Amino acid sequence: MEKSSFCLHVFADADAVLAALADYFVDQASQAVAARGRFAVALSGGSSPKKLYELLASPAYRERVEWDKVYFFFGDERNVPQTSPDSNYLMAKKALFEPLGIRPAQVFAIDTALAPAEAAAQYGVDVEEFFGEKKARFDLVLLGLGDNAHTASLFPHTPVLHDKAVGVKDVWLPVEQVFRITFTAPLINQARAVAFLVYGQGKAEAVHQILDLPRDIENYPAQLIELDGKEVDWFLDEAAASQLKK
Ligand SMILES: O=C1O[C@H](COP(=O)(O)O)[C@@H](O)[C@H](O)[C@H]1O
Repeated sequence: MEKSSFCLHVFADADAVLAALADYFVDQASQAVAARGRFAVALSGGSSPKKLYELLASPAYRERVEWDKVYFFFGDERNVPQTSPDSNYLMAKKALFEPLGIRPAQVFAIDTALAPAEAAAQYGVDVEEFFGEKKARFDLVLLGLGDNAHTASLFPHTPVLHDKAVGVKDVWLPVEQVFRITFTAPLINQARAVAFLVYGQGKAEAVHQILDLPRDIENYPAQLIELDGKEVDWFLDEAAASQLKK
């Protein structure tokens, strides 16, 4: 299969990027529900997506998605209790699930009460069981980009970058001295759609490294993300896009 490249969606500021990505989310959800009766999305964490989730839960968007047909997973998680302010699950719960009254059965959180390797293995089973006989293809994987060019929890110089298995892995980050849990790149790459949300000047160098420089996944792990026969969508503000080659 032919590997695709990327499609840039660049907007003046963060608010415009968020509105465009929220509209994209609505479109992806309605296409998936029309085709398969449900929408399976993997969320990202960190600071950037919180505003997106709040926007999706706002009056302008809440009627535009059949929320009872949406199933939420997490592309990565910090190895912290689900009550920790660092938990990606807690952030999404507060910004999205609670305001929209999402049923617990629609939310698949990573069980961080388990040891990291066990939590990753269990989440891999949760993903497999959700898709059953079918290939584990998320309708949409939302991703962010760290200023060190990581995405999900695919960090520079970590063994998971070379993992060829479709699944979920624990990752030890030696600099931070913490574990995380992450989708592998092959699991992300078999999604039907992948969208990066990146805004702010602080991300400009990483965006340039990923999209302009030759492949070097050890240093720029987000370069691992590519879809078969389809473009990866990048939603950027002008600041984040400012170092891209013209
Ligand atoms: O650690 C994480 O960071 C990245 C980027 O997050 P941001 O705060 O810089 O927007 C995110 O994609 C990932 O899910 C998260 O765990």
